[in-house]
Amino acid sequence: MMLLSKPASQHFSNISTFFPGVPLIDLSKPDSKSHLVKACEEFGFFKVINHGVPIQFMAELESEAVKFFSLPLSDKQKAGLPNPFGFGYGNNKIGCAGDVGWIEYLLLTTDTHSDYQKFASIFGEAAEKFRCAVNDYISSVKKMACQILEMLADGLKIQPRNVFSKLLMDEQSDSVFRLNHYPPCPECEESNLIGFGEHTDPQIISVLRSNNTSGLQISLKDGNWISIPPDENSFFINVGDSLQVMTNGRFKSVRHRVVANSPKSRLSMIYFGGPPLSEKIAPLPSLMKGEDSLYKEFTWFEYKKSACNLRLADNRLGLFEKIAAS
Ligand SMILES: C=C1C[C@]23C[C@@]1(O)CC[C@H]2[C@@]12CC[C@H](O)[C@@](C)(C(=O)O1)[C@H]2[C@@H]3C(=O)O
Ligand SMILES: O=C(O)CCC(=O)C(=O)O
Ligand SMILES: [Fe+2]
Repeated sequence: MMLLSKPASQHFSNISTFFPGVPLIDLSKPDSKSHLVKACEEFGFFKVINHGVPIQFMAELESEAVKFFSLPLSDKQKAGLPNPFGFGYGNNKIGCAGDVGWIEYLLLTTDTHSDYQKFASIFGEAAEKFRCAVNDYISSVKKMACQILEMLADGLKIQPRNVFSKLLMDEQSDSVFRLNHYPPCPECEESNLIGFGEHTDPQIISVLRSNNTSGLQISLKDGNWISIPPDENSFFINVGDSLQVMTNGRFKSVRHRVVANSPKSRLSMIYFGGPPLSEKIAPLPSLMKGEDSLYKEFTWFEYKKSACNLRLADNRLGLFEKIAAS
């Protein structure tokens, strides 16, 4: 893999003095709704426990992912190159605007039936096992994502409570699933190697699970970066750009990145819950209380199309803000 050095503008030593810790939400507790709202307002990021996703689904998919990334490069490349609307295997390159990282990954749609032929060309007879592991995991994580979105609607006191979750449940929902592998790089421990450059996730909500290797960092409002201790039995939730818009900026999509200078390999699996391509993304009238929308109206397809020409770190919502960001 190509070695990437630290861009001059990134400072890895910044530590926030007033960081109280990542909000921890226990999904089994009825009083979690208000904590969820607070976490989405303050950080756009939190960790969930008692999530209801069977540990066995997490372990099985991890084992399938390890098998996939251990295949010879030529086999992995049978998946084809990834594109913003579909399946593919990527190595070093992220998106279509020239971003690079110390990473290899598999991008999947959440409709594993339509990708079946591609699984078969990579895995042969083992394709069905891989597909089942992906399916079990996605179904369970999607259920949890919908539960969180419904608790958020309750916490915001808006109705119907499926106002966000129905977008993920829609048959046409443009949700994505991703397996990321950050190979170990013992010799570059001091070099602050970028695994996945800083960005916000575009969708409504992202559900991230990784193995016990560190690397994930989030940016706080003061611009400082915080390292998130890994926890293979829990999930980390990111507010995405679409949820920021639907709440008229009340919830913040969190800027995050992965540094990969670890002697251990990092494996992450992320479900990105998105709306149908034709969906208009706009603040919910019930949340506006007389205030103006901060955003021009756009469809999810328009957002995705415009994002193709932008770099990972760019503010993709900037194009749709009524008052241009300074
Ligand atoms: C540069 C890009 C890669 C990305 C699509 C984008 O245009 C902007 C955001 C990137 C991101 C981040 C979250 C997910 O990992 C992802 C699949 C997504 O929907 O948006 C990636 C896209 C990608 O890797 O292609
Ligand atoms: O791999 C990770 O832990 C995070 C990756 C990420 O932010 C993404 O795939 O959008
Ligand atoms: Fe991300």
